[in-house]
Amino acid sequence: MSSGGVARVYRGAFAHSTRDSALRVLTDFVLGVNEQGKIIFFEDGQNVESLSHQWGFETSDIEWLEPHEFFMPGMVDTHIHAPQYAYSGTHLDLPLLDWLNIYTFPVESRYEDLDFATDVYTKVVKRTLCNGTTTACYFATIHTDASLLLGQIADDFGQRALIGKVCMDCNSMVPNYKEQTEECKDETDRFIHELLKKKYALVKPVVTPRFAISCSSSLLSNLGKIAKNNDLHIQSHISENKEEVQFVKELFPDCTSYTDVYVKHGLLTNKTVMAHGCYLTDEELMIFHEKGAAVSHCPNSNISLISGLLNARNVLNHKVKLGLGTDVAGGYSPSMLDAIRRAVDTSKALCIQDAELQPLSYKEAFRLATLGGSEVLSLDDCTGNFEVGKDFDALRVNICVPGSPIDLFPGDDPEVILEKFLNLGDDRNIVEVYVAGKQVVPFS
Ligand SMILES: O=c1[nH]c(=O)c2nc[nH]c2[nH]1
Ligand SMILES: [Zn+2]
Repeated sequence: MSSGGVARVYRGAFAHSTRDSALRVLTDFVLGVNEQGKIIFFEDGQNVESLSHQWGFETSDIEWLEPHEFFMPGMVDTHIHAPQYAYSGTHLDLPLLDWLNIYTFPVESRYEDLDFATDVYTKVVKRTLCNGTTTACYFATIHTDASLLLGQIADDFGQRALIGKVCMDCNSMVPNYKEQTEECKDETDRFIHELLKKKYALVKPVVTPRFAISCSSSLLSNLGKIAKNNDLHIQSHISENKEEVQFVKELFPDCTSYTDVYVKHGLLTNKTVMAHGCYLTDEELMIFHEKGAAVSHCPNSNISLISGLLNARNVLNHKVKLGLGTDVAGGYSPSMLDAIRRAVDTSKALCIQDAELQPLSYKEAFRLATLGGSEVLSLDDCTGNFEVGKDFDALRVNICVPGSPIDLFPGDDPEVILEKFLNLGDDRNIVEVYVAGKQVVPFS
C-alpha cells in the first residue's frame, strides 16, 4: 500500500474475545496489517487521521466493510482426524470402541497409499478453510510419509496446523494397523525431524499417542521423552466413553486414574491437548489445571457416538484451558460453527438434568472457538483475537451474500448479526479467510 510497512487497512465492524470479555463487538474500528501479516494497529475509527500519519498510509487506501459485514478471528479446531474425513457424515451407528475397530482402523490403514492420502487431505484442508478453520490440530495416521504429506498440503493452502503422526503399538482387532514399539518411536522421530526440516512457517508436529488403550507403557514413556526433548505439543484422547475408561483401568492397574496414566508417562504438560474428557473427575481436572494441560470439547462426536456430555462449565470452573474440536469423523461436521452450536446445546441438555447449572452462552462458545482454542494449543501469542502484535487470522463475514441462510431486519445491530451468523450462518457467509495476513479463501 505505502511505505511504513502497512500492507492493508480495514475499517468497519469487528468481533473478538479478549482476556476479560467473551465478546467485544467494535462497530467502527480500523485495523492495520503489515507485510509480515501481523496486526500493527487496532483502534477506534475516530483515530484514523492520526493513524494514517503515524503509519504513512492514505485514508483513500482503506478498505471499508459493508454494514452487513464484519471481521472475526479465524476459528481454531483443536481436534480433527484428517483421514477420517473420507467417511465423514456416515458410520455413526456404533459406540466408540466398536466404531474404531469396524470403521476407523480399516480406513486409516489405507493411507500408505499416497494418492488416496493426497485426495482426502486436500479435500479436508480446503473444506475446513472454507468453513473458517484457520488453525487445525490434526491427527493423521500411523504412516509417516502420508502424515508429512498432510503437513505439505496444509502449508500449500496456507492453513496454520499442528500435525500428528498417530502412534499405536497395540491393536488386537485390526492387527495390520499398528507398528512395533521401536518402529513407532523411530518413525515418530523421523516424522518430527523431517517436518521441522521443511521450515514451514505455520505447520508444526505434535506428538500423538492415539490413546492409552492403543499404546504400550513403553511407547507412552518414549513419546513423553520425545515431546520433552523437542519441546513439542502432545495430543491424545481421554475419558470419552465409559467402556474406554473401564478398559484403561484394567490395562493400567497401577495408575490411579486415566489422567494418571498420561501423567506417569510424561504426557500431561502445558502443551498437551486431550480430546473429550467427558468422564474426568474433579480431582483429574485439578491435575489438568496444575499441569496447564488443555481439554478439547468435541460435542458433535460425543453425541454422535453416544459417548457422553462434557460439562464444559465444570471444566471452566476448574480453570482448565478449553477449546472446541469437530473430531471429524466421530463428529460428522467439519465446521466449527457446528461445534459452537453443539457446545451450547450440550450445556443446555445438562441444564435440563441439573437446574443449578449455568448453560454456556453463545458468547462463551464463540470464545472457545477462537481465543480459547488458541490457548489450548499454546498459540495465543500469535492467533485467537485481534490484539496488536498477533498474526491477522481472520474471517470476513457477509450476512447478505446471494443465497444467504440469514435474513436481517431493521434494528439488527452488529451483535445481533454476529449471533445470527453463529447460529444460522455457514461457509457461504465466510467470503474471505486470512491466515497470517495472507488471503487463503477464495483459493488462489
Ligand atoms: O473419537 C475418537 N476418534 C478416534 O479416532 C479415536 N481414537 C481413540 N479414541 C478416539 N476417539
Ligand atoms: Zn478424536
